[in-house]
Amino acid sequence: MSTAAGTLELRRATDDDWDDIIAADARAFAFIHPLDDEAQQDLRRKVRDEDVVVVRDGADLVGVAMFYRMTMTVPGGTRVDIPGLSWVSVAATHRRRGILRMMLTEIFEQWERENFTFAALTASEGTIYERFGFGPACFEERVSVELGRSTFREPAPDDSRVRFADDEQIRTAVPELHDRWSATRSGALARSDVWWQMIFADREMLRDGRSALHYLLHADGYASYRIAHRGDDAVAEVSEIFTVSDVAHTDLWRVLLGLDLIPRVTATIPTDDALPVKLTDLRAVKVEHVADAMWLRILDVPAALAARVYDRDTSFVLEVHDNHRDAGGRFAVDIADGRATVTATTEPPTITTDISVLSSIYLGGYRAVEFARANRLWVADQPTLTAFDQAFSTERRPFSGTFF
Ligand SMILES: CC(=O)SCCNC(=O)CCNC(=O)[C@H](O)C(C)(C)COP(=O)(O)OP(=O)(O)OC[C@H]1O[C@@H](n2cnc3c(N)ncnc32)[C@H](O)[C@@H]1OP(=O)(O)O
Repeated sequence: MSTAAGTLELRRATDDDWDDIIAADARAFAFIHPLDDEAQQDLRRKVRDEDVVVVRDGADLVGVAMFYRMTMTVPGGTRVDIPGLSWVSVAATHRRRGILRMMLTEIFEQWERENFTFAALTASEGTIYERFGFGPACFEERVSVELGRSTFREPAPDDSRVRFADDEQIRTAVPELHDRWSATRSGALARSDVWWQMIFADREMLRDGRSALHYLLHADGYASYRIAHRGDDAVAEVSEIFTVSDVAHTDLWRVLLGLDLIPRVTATIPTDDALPVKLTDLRAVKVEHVADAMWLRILDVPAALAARVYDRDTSFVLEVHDNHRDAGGRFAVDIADGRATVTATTEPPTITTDISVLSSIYLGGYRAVEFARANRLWVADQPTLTAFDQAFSTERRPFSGTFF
């Protein structure tokens, strides 16, 4: 194939490409060491070669992009199959000549052939993916909790209701608890057996000098954490905490914040996590940063709008602009009993926006009013905006829970 970038070959990966893929991604993502053999095998088990696109310039591998096949929960609890774009890189020698765009065009065509309603990714930078119709949709907070200041408002129960788990208990209980959690939260990504095998393998490479994972089990949730030594201090780094009840959330955090000889606990939590309001000193929970954890791209507007439930009934004519693909159009949307009926229309729009903005609002991570204030969502009048905003709002903020 000849392009502005020269004579390039774009094709699906085969066995022979993988050594070069690993080397190219290690350079592009500034790793100190490329993935070791075990980590490479884990990656290859999670992705099919037919879902990996490579670009070669002669013998040199200069581009790679791939996607995982995942399942995401939308508001109301329906789970949808979703491709999760990952490991995208272009060699530093070949950047800004259209190779990313070439690879994404190929991958979008595949997604459209396979009738996916959405696609998702986690972004390395905030300015790359909006042009392809993705919008930031799930956020997370990186927090650090100082232990001396963190007293719970509620008295401790006689029994902590939490136990450390052995390998067998972990392998049986944790996937089931995660699955229960992921059914309850919009944006949540469910995990296949292959993902669990990789997590439970707890590879030395991913420990990065820290301890193995410790697991805490509760009837309605679990937490895993590592111990790291930072200067003179030991820190407990919570790898994940997923709960399906407020009691389990309090019980698990009470144990984590009661780890002796450890002055600080760090964790990544949803932006509406109740931990600070459960403590007597809200400043004990320091937010170190807020990150756009998952970006969403609606590929089929009518299917996406019909998949979720809404908090308020309303009707509007929605015009969606899609400058990258052909998913836009004008749609009459009628929400009754929390469900949307969507039909193509030529009526004048009452709401106009971009596909990336609709994708950002869809899971409830952003409110429509925020985009209206930024002139990125146009509405015919205030009552239309209020009703649209309330319809799309969700009680809990979305949380994907899995980095990919
Ligand atoms: C889902 C994930 O995997 S996220 C990880 C992305 N990968 C990385 O961050 C690794 C390091 N970076 C890279 O490998 C490359 O710089 C990439 C993949 C980000 C970009 O690849 P390139 O081949 O240079 O991009 P390409 O030339 O096709 O550019 C496509 C468009 O994106 C824009 N773009 C590309 N990179 C960036 C960037 N870092 N910031 C802002 N815009 C960018 C280009 O300007 C171009 O815009 P236009 O077509 O609207 O004019």
